[in-house]
Amino acid sequence: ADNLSGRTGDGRDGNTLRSSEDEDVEKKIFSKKPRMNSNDDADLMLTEEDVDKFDDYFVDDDDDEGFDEGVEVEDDVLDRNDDESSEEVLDEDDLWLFQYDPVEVGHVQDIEVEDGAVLKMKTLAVNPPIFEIKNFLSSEECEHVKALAVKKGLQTSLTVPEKPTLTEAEQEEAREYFGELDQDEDGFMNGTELYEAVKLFPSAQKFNLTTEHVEELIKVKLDKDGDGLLDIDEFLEADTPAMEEEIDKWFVVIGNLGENEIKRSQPRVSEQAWLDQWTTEDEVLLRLQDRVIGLTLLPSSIIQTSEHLQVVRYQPGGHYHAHYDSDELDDDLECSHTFGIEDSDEERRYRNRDDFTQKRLCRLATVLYYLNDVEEGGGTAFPVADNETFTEESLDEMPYDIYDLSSHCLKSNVVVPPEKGKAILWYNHYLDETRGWIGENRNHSLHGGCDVIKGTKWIANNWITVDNHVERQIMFHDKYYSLLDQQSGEARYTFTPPTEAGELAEGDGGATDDETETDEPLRYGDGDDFAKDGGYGSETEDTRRATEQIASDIDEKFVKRQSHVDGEDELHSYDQEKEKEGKVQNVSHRKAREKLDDSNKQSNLFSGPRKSGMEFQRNDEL
Ligand SMILES: O=C(O)CCC(=O)C(=O)O
Ligand SMILES: [Fe+2]
Repeated sequence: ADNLSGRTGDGRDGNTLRSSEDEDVEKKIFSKKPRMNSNDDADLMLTEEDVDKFDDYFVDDDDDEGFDEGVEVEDDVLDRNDDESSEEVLDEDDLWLFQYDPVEVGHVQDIEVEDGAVLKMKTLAVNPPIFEIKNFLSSEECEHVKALAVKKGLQTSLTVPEKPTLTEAEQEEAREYFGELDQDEDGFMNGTELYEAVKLFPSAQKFNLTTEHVEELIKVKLDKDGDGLLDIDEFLEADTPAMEEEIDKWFVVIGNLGENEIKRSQPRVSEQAWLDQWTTEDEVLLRLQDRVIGLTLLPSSIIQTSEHLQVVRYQPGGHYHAHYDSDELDDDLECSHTFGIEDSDEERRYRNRDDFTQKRLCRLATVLYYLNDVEEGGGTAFPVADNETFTEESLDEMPYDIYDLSSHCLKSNVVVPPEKGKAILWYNHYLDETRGWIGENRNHSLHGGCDVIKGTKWIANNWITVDNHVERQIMFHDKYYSLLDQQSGEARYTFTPPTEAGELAEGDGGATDDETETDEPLRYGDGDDFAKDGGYGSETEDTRRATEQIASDIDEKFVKRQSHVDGEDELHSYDQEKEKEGKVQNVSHRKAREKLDDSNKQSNLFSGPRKSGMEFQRNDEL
């Protein structure tokens, strides 16, 4: 249960790997928790920029009293939600939540993602409900999002130390030392140059430390700006006794490991960029947001105030060990996205926004997009999806480390192969049965990215944030919209679906038929074409078929779901109390339902047959 109770959400769980070999060594690696907001999700909700923007807004610096009025939440809203035990279901005119009924694995339902654009959504798992939507993005949109990320600059996942505690004199000394080590005097230190300094460490003398180890050290521990080199500021931060001690220990751990083990030992090996979805005027990003509203049937205010889009790139060996995207419900911790929302201006001023022990990730759902086809590997694994007997306790008795997706990817019950333009949606929480608001965590939503074996893998994460305190979520929306009104509100894109194919192109400045593929505007079919083509991804019928063929080949290879043979599988032999039945609650909200056609209504409202027992076998044979 250690691992689950230690859940700290996306990337912040240091305890993701417990392989039987080298257990001690690995423990040492993972016992190191990042000591500040050093993880890749440091800016998960509010980037520095956002915080500045919001601080300008939250903190009424200029004593302009009217400025904060948008923050006020009507009394009756607060009253209604004061009583936690209230049986009252949320008023549908305020906010509602919705989760699709997965019905059963393989079930397909139509979803209208934009007016006239209907896509197929297939159930991949019931617990948690995982849905696959092919061609959710067009090929051009995928390229566009990748390009935006490259332009923004992708950063590696970092573990950096506390702020330096050097005195002036010590800093001076450190600068001189930096000058000495920087042999080519280019102002940066590479692995070879830093090696001269760290070769004196006790650990370095004990192990046969190479410059590659030092390069790795720079990359994973010291290089904050992600350029692969150490500049003077980064050096100053590292040049503290505490950091030296940490580096020394780190060398002891990696001294005996090969390159692959080093990579495996990292919970996450990837690069990330965050794309602002709040104030962006990028048409693709905004349209994607609208499409997510159409997909999830959640209120637009929730989608629009959710986290920025996180674009992730994995190279061979890149992965993300199994983790939860959302943290355990805990009334003593605030949600990071609504952190400090109720504070007075004065309190807010002094709140430590970087202290993650005060916050938790509150992510109702994840929408993940695959932005390219991966040559080999790189599936998204759900090790315990639909595993009937899985409980927190059974984790301790697992015959292998289910978190370690570098070693055990294919033992996962569900592995979704990457496929350009495909989206998957899953729920990290149940909905609360009485109120229909965000409820308990779904322990089966454990997941991660398997090792990329060949090629590069690009994905993007759309995390949908919901505070379990409704009134805080409402306040957050109010602030967000007031902020937009104050700043770029009028510039915000409003979605108007084109009535005819090609209208968008013309309106956009006259694309002609003979333009090259790269210059073509985003394709947008009208309703009929769209359905025929199967979504946004279809340049031609042929490529679509080819892509589908490849996808189904990969499907066959990776996604194997077989009946469990009694007694053969240790994983299922524990006598566990039954994991909560799928407590997906469909708040039958008028607005949500209006979006669905009649046949969909049927399947979405729990009328479909619910399988009482999905049976599974570990995919050992793969
Ligand atoms: O790479 C994947 O397939 C999964 C990524 C993921 O789980 C995450 O970024 O939180
Ligand atoms: Fe994740």
